[in-house]
Amino acid sequence: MSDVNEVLSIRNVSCQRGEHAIVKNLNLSVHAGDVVVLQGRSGTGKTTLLKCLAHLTSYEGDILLFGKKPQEYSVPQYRTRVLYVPQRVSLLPGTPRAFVETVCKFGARQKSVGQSALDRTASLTNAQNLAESWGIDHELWDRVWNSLSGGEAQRLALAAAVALPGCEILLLDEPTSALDQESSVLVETHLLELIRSPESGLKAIFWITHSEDQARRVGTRFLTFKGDGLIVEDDIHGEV
Ligand SMILES: Nc1ncnc2c1ncn2[C@@H]1O[C@H](COP(=O)(O)OP(=O)(O)OP(=O)(O)O)[C@@H](O)[C@H]1O
Repeated sequence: MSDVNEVLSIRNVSCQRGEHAIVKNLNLSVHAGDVVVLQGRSGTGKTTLLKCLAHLTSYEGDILLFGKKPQEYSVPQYRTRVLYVPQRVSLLPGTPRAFVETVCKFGARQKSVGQSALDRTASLTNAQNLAESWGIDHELWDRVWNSLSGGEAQRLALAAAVALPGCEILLLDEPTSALDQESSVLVETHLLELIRSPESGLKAIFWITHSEDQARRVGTRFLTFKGDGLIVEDDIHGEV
């Protein structure tokens, strides 16, 4: 029987690198409001799973957004709806402003997320205002990514992702690892407000963190990566 509240369905997903299983037979049903925290030792496959979810790397099995495969949306449009925010954004080409404009143009080809030039300007203004509330000056939007500090780049990338129209699932790879505690909490608070708001289009977040405290503050569900492709969902945080 189909689950009408299901946003993302992960069915028998496996991912292999050479002889090495990174993700083995993962099944997960994600619902609106879920903040799925991913934890586990370095190299156990957390980033790889996010890349599978964003259709950025090859995998076996099915990942369905509202019951449909990425190809049914077209992959570039799917990636604007299931948006991966990388850990090292400083490796991106160009400027944060150009990044927002490019992603908006992908969304423009999607009928349900029509994007006029006016909408694109509004998206950028929203992103700039949000980033400003996190302590980022407007002039940083025109600097190339690799000239920004790690914390500046993280806040710009997050503000851009959140302000983009059509983003339904955010895939966050250690999104506050370069931020001080005060900035981290500001970012967390905003993202949690957004996911709880009925007006927001954001339905679910996957959030990699190495901080136990952050996991407890933001998570509603908890996946622990054990190694060798084994991923376990804890019933309550810390209790498998
Ligand atoms: N393109 C690739 N080719 C070969 N091996 C890869 C590739 N990408 C990742 N791996 C390997 O897959 C394993 C999982 O990497 P991944 O980056 O997903 O781990 P992680 O849990 O996110 O680690 P960290 O916490 O250090 O960020 C690692 O052993 C990594 O070296």
